[in-house]
Amino acid sequence: MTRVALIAHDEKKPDLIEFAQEHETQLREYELTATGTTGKRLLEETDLDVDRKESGPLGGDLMIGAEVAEGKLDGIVFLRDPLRAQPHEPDISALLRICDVHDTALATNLASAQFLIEGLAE
Ligand SMILES: O=C(CO)COP(=O)(O)O
Repeated sequence: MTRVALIAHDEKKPDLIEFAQEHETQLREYELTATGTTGKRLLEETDLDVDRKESGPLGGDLMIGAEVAEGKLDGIVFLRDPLRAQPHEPDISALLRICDVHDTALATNLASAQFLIEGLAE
């Protein structure tokens, strides 16, 4: 089954939730994982089933990166906050890097997230 990770920084969580609600039918076809707080909000605010990792600052990005390294993920939507520094910036960079190492589809804004979700369906 196609596996997708959904992640958003705090300022971008409303965008991700809205995106997930709009694409709920499509996303239900995928096995979903998410960082802790993003996952909690997805469970509360959509009807999607989501496997939750640790919160990003506590290692969640690295847990998702490990799944990329193991070839367990087909795509990642990661809505980063481009206007604020994050305390766990090294973890974020590690996740982006490992996606490039393994050529795993990664969308970091809504426009590309749309392509990713539609592309994985094909
Ligand atoms: O910080 C994050 C990604 O770097 C997201 O973590 P949360 O979903 O736990 O807020």
